Amino acid sequence: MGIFSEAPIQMDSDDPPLQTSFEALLCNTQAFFETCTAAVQECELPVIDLGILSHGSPDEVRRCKRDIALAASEWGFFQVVNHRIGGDLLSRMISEQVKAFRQPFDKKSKESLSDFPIESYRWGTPTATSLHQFSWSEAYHVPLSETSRVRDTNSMLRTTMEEYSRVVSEIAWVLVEALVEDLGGDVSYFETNCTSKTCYLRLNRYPLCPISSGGVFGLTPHTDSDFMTVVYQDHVGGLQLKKDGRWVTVKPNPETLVVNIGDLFEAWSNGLYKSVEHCVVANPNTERFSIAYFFCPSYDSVIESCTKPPIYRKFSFREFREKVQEDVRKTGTKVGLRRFLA
Ligand SMILES: O=C(O)CCC(=O)C(=O)O
Ligand SMILES: [Fe+2]
Repeated sequence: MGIFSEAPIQMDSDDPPLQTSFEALLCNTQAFFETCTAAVQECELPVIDLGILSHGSPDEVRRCKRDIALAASEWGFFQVVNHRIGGDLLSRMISEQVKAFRQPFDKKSKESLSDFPIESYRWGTPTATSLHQFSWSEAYHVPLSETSRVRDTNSMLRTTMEEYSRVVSEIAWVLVEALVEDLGGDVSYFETNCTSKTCYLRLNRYPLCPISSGGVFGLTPHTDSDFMTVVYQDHVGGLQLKKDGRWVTVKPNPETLVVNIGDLFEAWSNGLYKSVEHCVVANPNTERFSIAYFFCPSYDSVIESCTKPPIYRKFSFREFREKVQEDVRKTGTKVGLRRFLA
């Protein structure tokens, strides 16, 4: 039997040529299907009720903040409920996102989406040298400093992205403050270095993947190069994270947002909050959408551990990104924080 589904699946002309790239990498890749199909358990992430932070008693608020810090150190991942992003805003954002992807591939890859930088549109993994490094997905990775430059012709996309980012950033701030406070740190460092213009919004689309054996990544295992990521995922599922050395799958719940700690918070907290490896597994039956908000500092910001002795030496965000990009270019793989051990 071939590796592609026997019933020919009509790949959309809007889809990037993922299958062609996949086939080109197939001959370089040994033992791909043997290593990627292990059964994975489903997990329920810790749940944080954000409503408590605004309406709870002082005791409840204290306990909720402690729970956030515990989840960040034990899991590196948690989900939030009562997050105040209205269903209406979410459905408008998703509908604009779907429209942005429902365009001919040629247009998406050759013309910028309104006025976003042309390199905002990404698909597959251009640096992959084997299938283990290949992501079956497409994305718009937009610096939020750029949203206000979007042309009027697509103003619904611009205004919706701005509105969505504003609300998600408020959520991110509440969580960052709780995490900083629990460590006895100084939130003014974040206020100085992280602004609405230093963050990113990534619209992800995972087209259905007709590889009959499964085991293909929608997004390969990685940690995020930011302080914190807030993800909205639809009902399809496929997000997995590493817990105690094993991959577990996150049960999708469109009512919640999934939050994860990034590399910079791990360094800043001196290893207390964990930047955990995660990935998305491609789906053979249906496409999947998600939206990731990356809470980042400006490039010149210096990240330094808030306690001593530090596990990681201090570094600028620019230096961190350049090292990550250099490693990915040379080897196809991010090394990340291990490059910055003290
Ligand atoms: O699509 C998802 O659920 C996760 C996305 C993600 O990990 C990322 O964009 O860094
Ligand atoms: Fe991620």
